[in-house]
Amino acid sequence: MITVNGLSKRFGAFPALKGIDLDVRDGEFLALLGPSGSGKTTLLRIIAGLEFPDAGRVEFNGEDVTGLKVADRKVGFVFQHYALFKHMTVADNVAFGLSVRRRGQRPPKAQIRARAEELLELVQLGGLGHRYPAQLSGGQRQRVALARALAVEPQLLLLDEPFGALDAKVRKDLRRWLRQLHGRMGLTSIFVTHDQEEALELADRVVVMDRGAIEQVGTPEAIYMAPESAFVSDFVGESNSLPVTVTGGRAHLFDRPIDVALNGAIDGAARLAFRPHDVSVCGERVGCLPLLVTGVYRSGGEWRIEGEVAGIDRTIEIDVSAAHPAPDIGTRLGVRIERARLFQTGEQP
Ligand SMILES: Nc1ncnc2c1ncn2[C@@H]1O[C@H](COP(=O)(O)OP(=O)(O)OP(=O)(O)O)[C@@H](O)[C@H]1O
Repeated sequence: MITVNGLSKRFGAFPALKGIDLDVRDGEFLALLGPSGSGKTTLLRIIAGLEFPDAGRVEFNGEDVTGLKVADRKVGFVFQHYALFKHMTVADNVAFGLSVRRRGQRPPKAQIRARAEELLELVQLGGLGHRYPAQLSGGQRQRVALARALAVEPQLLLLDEPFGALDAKVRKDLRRWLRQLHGRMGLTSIFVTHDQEEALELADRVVVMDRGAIEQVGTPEAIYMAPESAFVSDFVGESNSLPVTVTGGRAHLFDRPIDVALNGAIDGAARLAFRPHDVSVCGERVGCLPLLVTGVYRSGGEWRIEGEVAGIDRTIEIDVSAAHPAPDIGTRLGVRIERARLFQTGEQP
């Protein structure tokens, strides 16, 4: 539905976007995920028509919209800070987009009122149309903002950290509800977040961005289970990282060979990345990584163990079942890395 090609944008000398290519499918819920300053909002604003690129193009259904202004793109927006009009009732806020349409395109007043009431029902705020924004909770206000965005029947819904200002519980409820609404209404939605949990839970596909470029696009499973770069591996989910050397087609952690798929890495320095739960405890046998326990924490049904890898000055975190007694601080454990990924760092050995 949306095609973005070779999009670049500078602010002064600063390259905020560097040649972005992206396809968004019809009906898709897409997350733009990345650290602060990675260019997520800039990309969203260019897709919306609130900002214009220096190079590249944006197409909606095959039509070039790169030069079109926001009003001509049929997009709905929801931003982090509820930009509701304080002096207007909730119903008037929802009706706003329709009531400011040019004469000729503007529905009759009664129809606008009915549509606002219908949308308030949809976001589960039926009967609250007469209130003012100040008389609502944060979560309710954000739902009003959504109803307002949907009032103009957008072909595309754009959300910029829509739940950023809400507390964790409300945030979770609201995003599940949004996911259902998205499906029910057959919307295509793009949302910006720096919260990986939110992106992984909500999106059909996640676009991971770093410094103005796309690092990886994929399903949440692919992003989490098969990160394609050290950046994605570090940014999404918890990850340990150990310096290794690849020689003769095998990875070595200080002289010991370790069994791990090479991922295309050639001889030289590399980083071994693995999740805390991708290890097993294996005693003192050969092939096990010696770990000195420096901290033990309960995390759900597991022990999160923090330890120093003997021989190198590195701390890692591993999860072991709380069915076993917790190891004491100062004891030594053997650890086998069951699943890991290797990323070439480009340095020579
Ligand atoms: N209007 C502007 N003028 C100058 N620099 C800007 C402007 N808008 C954005 N930038 C810069 O471009 C970079 C990308 O900003 P952008 O808002 O797209 O990042 P982001 O990934 O959405 O970050 P955040 O999560 O903090 O919102 C940042 O370094 C920002 O300072």
